[in-house]
Amino acid sequence: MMNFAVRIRGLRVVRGPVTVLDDFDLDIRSGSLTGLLGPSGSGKSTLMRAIVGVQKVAGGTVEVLGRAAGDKDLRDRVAYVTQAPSVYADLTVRQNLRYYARVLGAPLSDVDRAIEQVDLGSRADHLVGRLSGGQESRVSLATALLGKPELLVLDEPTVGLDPVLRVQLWELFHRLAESGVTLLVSSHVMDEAERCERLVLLREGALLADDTLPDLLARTGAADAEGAFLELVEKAEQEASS
Ligand SMILES: Nc1ncnc2c1ncn2[C@@H]1O[C@H](COP(=O)(O)OP(=O)(O)OP(=O)(O)O)[C@@H](O)[C@H]1O
Repeated sequence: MMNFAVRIRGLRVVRGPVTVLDDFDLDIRSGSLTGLLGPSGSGKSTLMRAIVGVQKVAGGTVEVLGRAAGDKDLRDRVAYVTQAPSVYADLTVRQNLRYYARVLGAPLSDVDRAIEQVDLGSRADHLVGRLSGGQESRVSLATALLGKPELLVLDEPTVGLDPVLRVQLWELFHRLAESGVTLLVSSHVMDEAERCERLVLLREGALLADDTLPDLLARTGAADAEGAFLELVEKAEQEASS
């Protein structure tokens, strides 16, 4: 039997005057690395917020690790990293992580492991306020690696990183998935899609595709993820106007 870390049925989210998601369904297999892709404003962050249980929803169900999204039992089983770094500028990298480890009840021995995983060993005792933007966002990511989260929800974790670091982080995501962690990683950079096992493509809150890259390419006849996305957008527009 296939296990799903996330099961969404009929989700509806309204933010201000905008219906961001409507009658939205999605399943995410346990231990998979899923890329959530789509243009700016397509609803990626809103979907992630609904999964981690911080988004007010107007309808439908979001089940995470067998519980309702946001259930208190999920507090240390689900980790969420937003686009805005959520660490203290006036503490060092290590002090931030020790603080979060205490809050999460994670062992302090996790701190150095998480710092190494995001390649910040040489900056461990530097104040976060003096780091570059990419380094600061990696401190935020390291907080999500404390403890043993079963689901990692990462909103654009590779923005502002150089190509070498991006590759290293994707390797880390793959290792985590191989160890059984489920990862949902958003990006609006299509070439990052090629690194995911499964691609969820969003456009204006609608699910354009939920497929592996080879299946997506076969289905659209496109040469890469970007071409496939454009192909699907065109098809959706033709269907809408016919
Ligand atoms: N706080 C808010 N109040 C009202 N509308 C909002 C709010 N946040 C987002 N929206 C709207 O919801 C829609 C989806 O936004 P969302 O942030 O989920 O998109 P996204 O795909 O994550 O975009 P990006 O890649 O730019 O982060 C957009 O139309 C946006 O204008």
